[in-house]
Amino acid sequence: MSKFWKPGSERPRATLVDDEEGGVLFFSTPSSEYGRSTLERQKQRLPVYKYRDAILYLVENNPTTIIVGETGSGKTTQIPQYLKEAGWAEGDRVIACTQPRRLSVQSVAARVAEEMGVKLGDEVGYTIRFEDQTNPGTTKIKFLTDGVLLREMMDDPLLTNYSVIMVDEAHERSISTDMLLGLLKKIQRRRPELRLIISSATIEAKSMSNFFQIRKKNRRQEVKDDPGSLKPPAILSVEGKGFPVEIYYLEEPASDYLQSAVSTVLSINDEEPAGDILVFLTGQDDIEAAVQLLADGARDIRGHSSGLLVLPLYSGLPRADQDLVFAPTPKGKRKVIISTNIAETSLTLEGVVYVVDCGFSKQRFYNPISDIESLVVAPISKASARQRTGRAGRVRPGKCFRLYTEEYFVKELPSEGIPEMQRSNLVSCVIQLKALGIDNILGFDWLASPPPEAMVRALEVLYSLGILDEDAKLTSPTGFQVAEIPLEPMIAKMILSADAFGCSEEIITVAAVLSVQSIWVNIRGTQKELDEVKLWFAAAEGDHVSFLNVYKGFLNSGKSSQWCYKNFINYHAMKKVVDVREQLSRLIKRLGIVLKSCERDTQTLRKAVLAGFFAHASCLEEYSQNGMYKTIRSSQEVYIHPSSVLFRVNPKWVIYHSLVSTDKHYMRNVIAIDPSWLTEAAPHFYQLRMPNPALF
Ligand SMILES: Nc1ncnc2c1ncn2[C@@H]1O[C@H](COP(=O)(O)OP(=O)(O)OP(=O)(O)O)[C@@H](O)[C@H]1O
Repeated sequence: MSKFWKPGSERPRATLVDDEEGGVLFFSTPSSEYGRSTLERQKQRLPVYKYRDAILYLVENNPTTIIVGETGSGKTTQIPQYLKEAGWAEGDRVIACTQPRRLSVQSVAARVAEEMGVKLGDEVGYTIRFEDQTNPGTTKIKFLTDGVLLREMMDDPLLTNYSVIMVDEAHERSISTDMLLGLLKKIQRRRPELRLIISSATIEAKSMSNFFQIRKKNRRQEVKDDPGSLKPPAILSVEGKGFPVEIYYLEEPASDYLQSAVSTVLSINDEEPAGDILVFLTGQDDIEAAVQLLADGARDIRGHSSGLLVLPLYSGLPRADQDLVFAPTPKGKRKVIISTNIAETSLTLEGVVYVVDCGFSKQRFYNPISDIESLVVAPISKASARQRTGRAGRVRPGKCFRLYTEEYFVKELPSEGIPEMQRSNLVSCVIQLKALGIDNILGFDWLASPPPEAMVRALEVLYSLGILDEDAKLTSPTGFQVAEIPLEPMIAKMILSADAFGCSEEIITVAAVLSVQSIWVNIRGTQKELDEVKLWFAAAEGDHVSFLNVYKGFLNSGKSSQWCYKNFINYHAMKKVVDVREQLSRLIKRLGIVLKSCERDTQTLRKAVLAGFFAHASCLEEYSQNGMYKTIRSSQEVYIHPSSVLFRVNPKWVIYHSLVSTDKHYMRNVIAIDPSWLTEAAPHFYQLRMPNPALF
């Protein structure tokens, strides 16, 4: 085993939050007694239980309450129940609790339904994009992603359904959380009876509190405590923790975190008592590699398996495979869950005793100058490390093995991550705010302002798509219609344009496929077979047309899982495609678009794709030996991704859906086009950049 050591004092502790203006409530709790097993008893021994009355009192008397409490102290699962018991869901009122991630929405809702002894989807429900498990007549506690709550604002700008909105895991600072906080602050001014709870284990309560006290009058003037300004939030620090978690650090830095994670898992298996292991790595590639290495390494010299049940967990994994991590561990086995940071917050994986934290995650970084969004493996923050540790110690004591030194943790890791708002493409964010009537986006009440360059870039894209007019207002009807479609604005524009091209039947299939992560099953060691299978479906025009072939094959097979298995196609992803397509077809009918087929006229189809994605055009470099393209917009070097059916085909002109950066910038989901279509579709955009495409 790599050499670990356990510092004498280090254990994550909730900090006492002090705030002169907001009024501190500080309670200390004696250590709890554990051992009784009914759900009711489990609930009562959670640290938050002792604060039940205090929480209800604060919520009753303050528009906003900030609650900071250790991971596992019961914030997410208990507070909504307390509120319901206290009458906040009486009549037709609903209590909302937002999460940044879909997986936690689903799992926390299931847990709360179980604790309340009700069927999920009735009194307790959840909504994530394209999946609604609520009943408008009976749902009283609703878990939802912060993105879904933002969408709900489009139909009900004051969120009048909700009596209390709990924004959980606010420290994650997703774009949607940041937008939500600014908007909720605005709503509170119009709906003083609305109650907000902001909660997290690792939030900087002081700056959050300041945000809720300051009323932004205009861009230059901030007003504190002016008449009618907001009452300062109450801050509650929930003291006490679940079960102890011992933290171990490496004595020496690891040169390869993947190898180090694998050997740590094997050593835990050899040396530590029973208990499942949760390993944090950075992404699907790492995770699949670790799964393979563990499968190879977890055999003894006679080739017998060591009893490890190794399960991957990442957002692109089919739902059924994700569910496996929640299933009870079979007798005599030890589950090893290898996950991205989707398991970092709010999740309770019952059998987990050991956490292995590699200290990195994949983070998005957007460069508004080159317009390239890269997924970069970067060090996590201290807050993330604490969240990861907090996945142990929830139902029994645990251990956390950090694959870095204590000195590195203390000196190198930043206390908090950079808010997503400050490192992302803002196109979707701008359109959503515009749709909610926020015209002056730079002057919006941001928790942390987004970079002006990214904002300008987003405005430019939306203007070129005809979604914003010269006054940066949503155009009618296009802008408003695009805002209604819960997909990237470019996909939404593609769908709307398909109406004029008479190919909406095909385009919504393409849009549905693009909205799932991958329809292919990419298992290590089967790349050759997958490539061969792809050839059967491949269309010379590119990936989007190939998707239609796969979709047709799936329907012709009677939506057979066997057919998918044979063809390396992800059955669950295809079921999702069918479901999303159905929802899109209902949505566009509502927008007045009649479903029409172009009978696979691939030129028409590609022109409709281009109507949304004309800004993503690239041209193959004339003398390039290695398939190098340059983007038209910013002359960036890019290459066709190996997963594309056009990989190595290298047509002269292409349109791509998105760029991913690893060793190079790769274009994913690519179609071949004729350059004259660019000036035809977007003369305003291409006149200056490309005076005469016929010359190319
Ligand atoms: N699915 C589950 N199975 C078993 N116990 C659970 C489950 N979900 C929650 N619990 C128990 O309830 C406790 C509180 O969980 P909860 O998610 O409410 O805590 P939290 O304070 O919101 O933590 P975090 O900040 O990590 O999200 C857990 O520590 C665990 O003991």
